[in-house]
Amino acid sequence: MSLNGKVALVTGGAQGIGRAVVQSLLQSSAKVAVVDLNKTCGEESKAQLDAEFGEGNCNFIPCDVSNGDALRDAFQRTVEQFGRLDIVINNAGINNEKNWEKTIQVNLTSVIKGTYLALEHMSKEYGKEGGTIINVSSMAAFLHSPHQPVYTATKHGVIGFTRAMADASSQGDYGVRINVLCPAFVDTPLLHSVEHEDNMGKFVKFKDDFKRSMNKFGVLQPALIAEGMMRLIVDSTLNGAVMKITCSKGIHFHTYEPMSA
Ligand SMILES: NC(=O)C1=CN([C@@H]2O[C@H](COP(=O)(O)OP(=O)(O)OC[C@H]3O[C@@H](n4cnc5c(N)ncnc54)[C@H](O)[C@@H]3O)[C@@H](O)[C@H]2O)C=CC1
Ligand SMILES: CCCCCC(=O)/C=C/C=C\C/C=C\C/C=C\CCCC(=O)O
Repeated sequence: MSLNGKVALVTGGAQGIGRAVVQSLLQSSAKVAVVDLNKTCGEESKAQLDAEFGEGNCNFIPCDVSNGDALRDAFQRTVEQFGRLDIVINNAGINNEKNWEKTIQVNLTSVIKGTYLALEHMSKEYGKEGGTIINVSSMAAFLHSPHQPVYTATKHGVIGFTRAMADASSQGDYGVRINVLCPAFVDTPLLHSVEHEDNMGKFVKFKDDFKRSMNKFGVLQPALIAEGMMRLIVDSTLNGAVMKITCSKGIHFHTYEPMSA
């Protein structure tokens, strides 16, 4: 699939799932802005991607997505550098039950802000050409993660917000498709946060249960999540879709009962 001429912005793109998605976007000839808090990782990642895909295709923008002004600047810089914006992946996320207010800020509030900023740059409402937004939730939104109540709540919130905005987009003719992706466990640095009291707070005592759950359900590779993401990006029929990715069923979609009075 070619995304030649398209420009993408990926939050949390310096490592893990975001890094794999950036790689797939570059392989498809898109230009990509990597927006991430981690400067070391972001700069290392950009150097590797420049070596593989050539300079000028990828830009690293250091930014804490929970800082609204910084996030707004990151969108502005992307458009200034690459001239347009077509694809926004709101992927940055943390697992912190101890500082749970921060978890809400990063996992939910920043996804909402990222979606609104994406619309300012892509929606026909603002005289733009349209585009696509993908917000990253988790299978924790369906199966609950008993040792991560606030993380689970944020991931529920991401699905509710995304589906409501997808309806707003189709009813308001924004020309922007808005979908959500829910992976099960993925082999990234985030999974190691389960070991630490600083992240898990009082739930750290359940870390062995958590690991048993990972052993039971299996752990996915980031490349499969990137494959799902690319399907959401290119399939022009999808809006308000909830893609799930698990070891047992691979890439599939959640189905909802039709609305009735
Ligand atoms: N790894 C897993 O098992 C699963 C992860 N997810 C979700 O996928 C998304 C990506 O997670 P992973 O790649 O696993 O995590 P990760 O920890 O490997 O990577 C997350 C990236 O986001 C960046 N980041 C964190 N806070 C930030 C902030 N305030 N501003 C800017 N960047 C920030 C980090 O620096 C890092 O580069 C998250 O939303 C996570 O909740 C969903 C389901 C399963
Ligand atoms: C350390 C925190 C990392 C949190 C990562 C995350 O979001 C993972 C959540 C995953 C799932 C929630 C819990 C259990 C279910 C896992 C997989 C179910 C798959 C069911 C199936 O059909 O195979």
